[in-house]
Amino acid sequence: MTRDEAETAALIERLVGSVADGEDQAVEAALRPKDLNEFIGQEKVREQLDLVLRAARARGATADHVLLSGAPGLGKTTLSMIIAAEMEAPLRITSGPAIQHAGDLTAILSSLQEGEVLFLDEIHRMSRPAEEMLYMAMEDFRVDVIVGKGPGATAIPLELPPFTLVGATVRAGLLPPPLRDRFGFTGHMEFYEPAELERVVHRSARLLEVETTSEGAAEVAGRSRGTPRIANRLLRRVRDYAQVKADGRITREIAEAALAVYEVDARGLDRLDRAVLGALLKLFGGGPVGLSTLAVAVGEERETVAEVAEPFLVREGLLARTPRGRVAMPAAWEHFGLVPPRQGGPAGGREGPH
Ligand SMILES: Nc1ncnc2c1ncn2[C@@H]1O[C@H](COP(=O)(O)OP(=O)(O)OP(=O)(O)O)[C@@H](O)[C@H]1O
Ligand SMILES: [Mg+2]
Repeated sequence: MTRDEAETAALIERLVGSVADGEDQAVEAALRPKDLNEFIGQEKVREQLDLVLRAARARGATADHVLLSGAPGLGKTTLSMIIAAEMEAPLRITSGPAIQHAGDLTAILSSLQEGEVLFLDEIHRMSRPAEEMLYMAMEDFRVDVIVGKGPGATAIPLELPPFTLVGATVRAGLLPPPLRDRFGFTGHMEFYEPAELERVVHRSARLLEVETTSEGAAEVAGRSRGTPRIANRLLRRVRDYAQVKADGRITREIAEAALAVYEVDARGLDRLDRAVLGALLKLFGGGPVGLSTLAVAVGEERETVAEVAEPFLVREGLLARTPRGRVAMPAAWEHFGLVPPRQGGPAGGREGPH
C-alpha cells in the first residue's frame, strides 16, 4: 500500500468505523446476529447461502468456498461467523494484508482442521505468490511446501483436509478471474433498505436495553447510509445523548437533537460530505469543477474527497462525476434549500424559499 492509499484507507475506516475503540468493538461483537434467521435483510444472499449450507450439511460434506462482496459494514464478517456456526465448524480469521509471503499462508492452511471455515478478509489485497498457492489449495486441497533455497529447493506436496474458504472483498471485480472462479458461490451484499435498517436498530436497541419509539428508530435508520455498522454506531451515540439529556428513551426528537450534535444530517451526510457539496454549490455554482479545485476549496486531499465523500454523494444522486468535472445534481440544491441557477444564467445559487 502506498502512503496515500494507507491514508485513504484510514479515513474510510474512521468514517465507517471498522476500527472501533475497545468498548465499541465489544459492543459490535455483542450485536452480531448469530445465525441466518437472525441476520436481517440481504434476502437473496441469505436464501442462496441457506441452500448451499443445508445441502452440504445433508451430504455430510464441507461447504463449497464462498466469496462475499460488498461495501464495508454490510455484514461480511458477520456472515462468515454465521457460516461456521451453521456448519458447526471452527472458524479461523485472517486477512489479505496479513498474508505477505506464501509461507504465511502455508502455515495457516497446514494447520486447518477438517471442515474448518477460513475467513480471508480483504482477499483482494493478498500478495501474488500467496494467491497462486491459494488456487491449488482451494481446488485440490493441496499445497507445495518449498524446502531449501535456490537451485536445490524442492517442493514437497502436502495434503490438506477439506475446508471452506470464505473470502470477503469490497468488489468481486477486484479479484483476478482465476481466483474468483474457484469460489463455488458468490454473494453480493447490497446496501440495506430503510425498513431493514429500522429492524437492525430495533434489534440492537433491544440488546442494548434502550427503549426506542418507531419514529426514533426510523430517524436513526434514515441517517445510516444503508449500512448496519453505521446504524449501530449512531444508535449508541443517540443512546448516550438520551441518557445524559433526557430520560434515556429514544424518540424522534431525541434522535434529531443527538445527531445534530454529531453533525449527521437528515440524509446521513456528515461534516465532510456537507463541506464538499456546499463548496460545489456555493463557490462553483454547482460545477462542473475539477476534483483538485474542489479539494483545495474544502481543505482536504483529493483522495479524501474522491474516496471518502463522493461515493456516498454519487450513490445518493447528489453529485455526478463527469468528464468535465464534478457537477451538483438537482437533489443537492434541494437538500441545501437552494435554487439552482438557470441554464446559461449567472453562476451561483440563490437562497431558496425555505
Ligand atoms: N444483516 C444484519 N443484521 C443485523 N446486524 C448486522 C447485519 N449485518 C451487519 N450487522 C451489524 O453490523 C456490524 C458490522 O458488520 P460486519 O463487521 O459483519 O461488516 P463487514 O461487512 O465485515 O465490514 P468490513 O468490510 O468493514 O469488515 C456488526 O456489528 C453487525 O452486528
Ligand atoms: Mg469485516
